[in-house]
Amino acid sequence: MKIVILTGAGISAESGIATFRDSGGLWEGHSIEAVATPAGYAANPARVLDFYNQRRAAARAARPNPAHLALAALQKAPQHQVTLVTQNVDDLHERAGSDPVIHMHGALSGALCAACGVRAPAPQVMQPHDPCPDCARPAMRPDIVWFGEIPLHMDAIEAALRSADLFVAIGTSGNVYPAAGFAQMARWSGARTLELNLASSANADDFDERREGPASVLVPQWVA
Ligand SMILES: CC(C)NC(=O)[C@H](Cc1c[nH]c2ccccc12)NC(=O)[C@H](CCCC/N=C(/NCCC(=O)O)S[C@H]1O[C@H](COP(=O)(O)OP(=O)(O)OC[C@H]2O[C@@H](n3cnc4c(N)ncnc43)[C@H](O)[C@@H]2O)[C@@H](O)[C@H]1O)NC(=O)OCc1ccccc1
Repeated sequence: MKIVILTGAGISAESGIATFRDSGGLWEGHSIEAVATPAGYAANPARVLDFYNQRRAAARAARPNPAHLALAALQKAPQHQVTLVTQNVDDLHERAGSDPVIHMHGALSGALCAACGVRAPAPQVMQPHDPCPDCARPAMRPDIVWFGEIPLHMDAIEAALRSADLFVAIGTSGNVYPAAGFAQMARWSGARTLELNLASSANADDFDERREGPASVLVPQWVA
C-alpha cells in the first residue's frame, strides 16, 4: 500500500519537546512574528538564534518515543511504500531509524547562508554573523522555514499525495498551511484519510477516520 504520513509537534510531545499551541506551548513563550519570520530575524537575529539554540538543546536531550519507533518499523515493511513527511524540526524520526524523512519546515541540524544559499550542518550554538563556509559572508541562519517562506520538498510531497492509497496525520493541529491542506489533497486523489491525535484538529472533517489518544499508544496500535 502507498502510505503518506504527516507528523506534527504532537508526536514529539511525549519525548518532552513542547508543542506550539498546547498550554505552555512554544508560542506562549514567544510571538510567532518575533522568532519565526524573516522580519523577526532581521529585527533581532540574536533573539531568534537564541530561540533555536534552546530548541536544538531540547531536541538533543530528548529521546524517540514508541510512536517514532513504530513508524520506523512500518517504513521497513516490504509490503508498504511509506512517505514520511514531518513539520517538526527535531531529529527524533531519524534517531528512531526512519529514513528518509522529509522535513518540509527544515531542521535544527541545518544552517543556511542567506547570502549565497549554501547549506551546512548547524553548530550546537549559532551566533549572529557566523561566517558562511563557502562565501565567507556573515549570513548563516537556521535552515528553518519561517512563516511567509516556501516550504521545502513540495514537489515530492505533492507527487506522493497524488498517488497515495492512505494518508495519515499524527499529532498535528491542522492550523498551518500548506501542511493542513494535505489531507484534502490526498482525498481528492482517492486516498483514505486517518487522523491519530490527542484532540480533534482544525481540519478534522477532512478525515474518513479519527482516533483520539496519545501518539505513543495510538501509533504502535495502528501499525501492529
Ligand atoms: C498560522 C497560519 C494561519 N499561517 C500559515 O499557515 C502561513 C500563511 C498561510 C499560507 N497559506 C495559508 C492559507 C490560509 C491561512 C494562512 C496561510 N503559512 C506559511 O507561512 C507557510 C510556512 C509555514 C511554516 C512555518 N514554520 C513552521 N515551523 C518551523 C519553525 C519552527 O518550528 O520554529 S510552522 C510550525 O507550526 C506548526 C505547528 O503545528 P503542529 O505541529 O500541528 O503543532 P501544534 O502545537 O499546533 O499542535 C499539536 C497537536 O498535537 C496534538 N497532541 C499534543 N500532544 C499529543 C500526543 N501526546 N499525542 C498525539 N497528539 C498530541 C494536539 O492535540 C495538537 O492537535 C507546524 O507546522 C510547525 O512546523 N508558507 C507558505 O504558505 O508559503 C507560501 C506557499 C505555500 C505553498 C506552496 C508554495 C508557497
